[in-house]
Amino acid sequence: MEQVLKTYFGFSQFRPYQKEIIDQVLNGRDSLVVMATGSGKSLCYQIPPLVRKKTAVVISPLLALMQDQVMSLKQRGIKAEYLGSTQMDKGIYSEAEKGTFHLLYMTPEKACSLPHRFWTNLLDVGICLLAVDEAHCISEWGHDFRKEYKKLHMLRNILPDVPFIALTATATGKVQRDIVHSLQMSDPYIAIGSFDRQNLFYGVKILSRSTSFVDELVTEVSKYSNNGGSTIIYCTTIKDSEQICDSLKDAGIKTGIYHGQMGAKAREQSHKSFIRDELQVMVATIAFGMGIDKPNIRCVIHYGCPKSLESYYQESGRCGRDGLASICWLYYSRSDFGKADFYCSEAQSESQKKAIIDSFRAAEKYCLLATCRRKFLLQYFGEETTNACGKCDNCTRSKSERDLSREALLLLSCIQSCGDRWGLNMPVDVLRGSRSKKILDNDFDKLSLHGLGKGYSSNWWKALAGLLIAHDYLKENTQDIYRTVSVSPNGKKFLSCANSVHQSPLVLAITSEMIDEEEHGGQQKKVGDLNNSTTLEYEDFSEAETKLYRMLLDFRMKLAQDNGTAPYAICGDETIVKIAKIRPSTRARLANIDGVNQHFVSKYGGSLLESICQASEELKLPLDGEAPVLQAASTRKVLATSERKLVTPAKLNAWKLWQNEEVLIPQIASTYGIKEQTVTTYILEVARDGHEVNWARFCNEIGLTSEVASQIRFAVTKVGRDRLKPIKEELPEAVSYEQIKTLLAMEDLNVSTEGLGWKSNSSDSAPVEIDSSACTRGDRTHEPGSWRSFTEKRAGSHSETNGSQTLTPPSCETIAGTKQPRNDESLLDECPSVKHHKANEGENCLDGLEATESTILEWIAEHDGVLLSEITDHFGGSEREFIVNLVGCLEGKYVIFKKNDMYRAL
Ligand SMILES: Nc1ncnc2c1ncn2[C@@H]1O[C@H](COP(=O)(O)OP(=O)(O)OP(=O)(O)O)[C@@H](O)[C@H]1O
Repeated sequence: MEQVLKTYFGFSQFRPYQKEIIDQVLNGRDSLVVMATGSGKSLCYQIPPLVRKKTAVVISPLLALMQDQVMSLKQRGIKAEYLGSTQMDKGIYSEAEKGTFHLLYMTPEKACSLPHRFWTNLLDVGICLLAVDEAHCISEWGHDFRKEYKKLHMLRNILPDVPFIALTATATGKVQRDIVHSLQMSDPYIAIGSFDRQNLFYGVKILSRSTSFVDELVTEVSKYSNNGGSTIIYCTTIKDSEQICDSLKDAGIKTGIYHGQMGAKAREQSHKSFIRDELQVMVATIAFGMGIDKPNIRCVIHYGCPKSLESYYQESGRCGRDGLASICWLYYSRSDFGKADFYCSEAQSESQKKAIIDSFRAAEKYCLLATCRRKFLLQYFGEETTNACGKCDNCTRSKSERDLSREALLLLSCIQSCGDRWGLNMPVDVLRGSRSKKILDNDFDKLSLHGLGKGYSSNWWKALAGLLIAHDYLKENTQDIYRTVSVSPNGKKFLSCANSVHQSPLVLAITSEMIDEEEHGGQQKKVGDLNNSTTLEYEDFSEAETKLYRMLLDFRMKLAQDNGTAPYAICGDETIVKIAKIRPSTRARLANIDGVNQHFVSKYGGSLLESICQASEELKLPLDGEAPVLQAASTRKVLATSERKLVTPAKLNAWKLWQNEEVLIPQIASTYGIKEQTVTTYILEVARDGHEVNWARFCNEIGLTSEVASQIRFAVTKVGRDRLKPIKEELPEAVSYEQIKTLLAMEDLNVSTEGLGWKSNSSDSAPVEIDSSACTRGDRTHEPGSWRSFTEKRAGSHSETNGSQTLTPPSCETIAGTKQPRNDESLLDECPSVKHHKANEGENCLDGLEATESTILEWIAEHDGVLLSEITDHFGGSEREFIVNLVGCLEGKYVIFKKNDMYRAL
């Protein structure tokens, strides 16, 4: 079995459950497999026919899906075909009944309409398995009921001794029983895996239908498409999908569209282009359906709340099927939640209507959640987890907990005063001081609470209500599609304990929606906020490796085009990542890489090795790098991601700006709209993850001197280092948490204090010594190649790094916060010590106009574009070269920009 796995699929190990299930199938036992999307269910029916050398018939709901699977299997050297209306080769039918194919795909309609003779012929030559994929379609309780699936039991009589295997990613207990019953399975082997897709990051955002939202989408989508990954954007209406598609196309993104009103041909073309990587994004309604089998979808975005949590799980599950880190965003607006009525129109019975409403409400809850999203999803599917995942927006966002007792008191009292019988809109409108007819008619404008909640938006109040429902202070009463809220017994207790001078605190973690409403008035946040804690595999690459990776993607694309197939069918992205890392020099080494199968080696090995060899030489990369690790791909990837879970792209970006581009912490903080302390923490976390940090510069910037360090060490000897608060309490007020965290991190990382210029570890109060060479500037030699322009841009930076431990203030002037004139000599004079610099503050002001970062910036901001010559003329009190450097520095920090030779402030 392992041999077959490696030969045809290139994998060295089975994933959890696969081997056991295959064993059962080979023993002739019926099986029911309920495992997460992308967990590797297909292999459970693809391996047995290769072992037995007989045919497995696979029932699959969609022709397009079958075509994709057949295409991939053929690329692995497996004999596979499908029967269906789009099959052009009429000879396939007779080949099929002769048992020519290992895998024969067909729809349930086709299976039930084939003549008896076909099956008996196949039985004679050898059929070893009947697989029913997407088996939840059998059940009316499933979210995609298809009545043709119900007729499949007919095949039982025709194929009495052939084992059946039913596979699905979403089946509640009820659905599972339905499947077993309907397929007349006797004593089936039941394998129920975890629903947890550990490589997926889940996040939810509030939708704003503004142009900045499109900009945000463009940025998000480009992150993946630049590295060969693609994105699906699911819209709830055709109109939305058309608008989004047009906007993305306008932004230059290769975008396709797929919805139910398109003709079959147009849909097929769109689907084909997407799986062949000719499109970077597919904007679709849910018609872009079940079982999209493209492994390298890196991001699935839902534009609007989905109709059920099951469909959300399925649709979002289409990303990251190859096990690489991928992202699922859901954008919702509160108006989405009023669509229950619309979805109910599909219901054929009262119980179905209830099922639809329940699962729509579950999707709504998912949107409004303030706690771990993965935990909620898993619990919904009956899987208990104890811990929060650390890989969803709620887990990674720094928790904003606060005492909401006053607000809760207002809302609960208002709901009670309104008679506990309205939906949320009424009490919220009362609190916000509305004078609508309904409010006046009910005399609610006379309530003392009327207008007391104007300070928050109505969405904020509704989000608070969601929290109070989740914490059992409010009760939601549902009747049909209508919902009212009332104060629960717990809420009543809370109210009765409160009086005008005292109320018990009610500390709750506020939701992202509340944060958004507070910070942006409900406006969509900027692109920078879209960061998440998923580290994409190729983010680990060096610059040269990234080039090689992209070259390999192009190479695969060309092979796919030449062979009329999709790039992923040639080999998966995860395999390309490994090839770029390992750079094999021989066929044997190539074959040893997980994911490389025999067919691939013999067909493309020669030309691939030649290209790797040539490119590696050009890029100065050694061949036969890292040895491949022979363990299950899924386990390895999950580990790789979770091990680095703290180092999110946001953290890395902050670190890069600070470490490589020498942007100051306050500027990074204002760029990302986060606190300076958060930036410091980010840099420390990245340092702990093994990245280089210029400690001397860092200590200088946060004011960690040898004196402060000694004080911290002394405090640690008294109270230990387990908790920061006791340490802080031992220290003078001026010593910050950041300084404490930094010293502890440095100690943990064994950073030597020698290169910091600290005189000693004793409690001397020596100021930070600055290597004067750190302040030289001007005649910087440019690096060759592509980053020349970058260094040119930064030529004005005052700092030169003489190794990672050299103290290099990014700008002496900024450190001291002074507006003194600068020339090379004065700067050199002033730099050796911050203290010295401060002592001289204000003394050196000359009469002429002197250039400093702030005076230049102020002056540029006053004008609608100035030439460099105008700047140098204006600031006659400073040397030209110095001014040029400062301007370059400001430009490098993105506070000014140059267009048509004119500088303008951003
Ligand atoms: N043992 C394995 N080692 C490495 N990769 C594997 C292994 N088994 C399957 N895969 C890969 O995992 C990915 C998902 O597999 P598969 O398509 O079978 O998932 P699935 O469970 O059928 O998902 P869905 O329910 O969405 O159809 C594929 O790219 C497949 O090649």
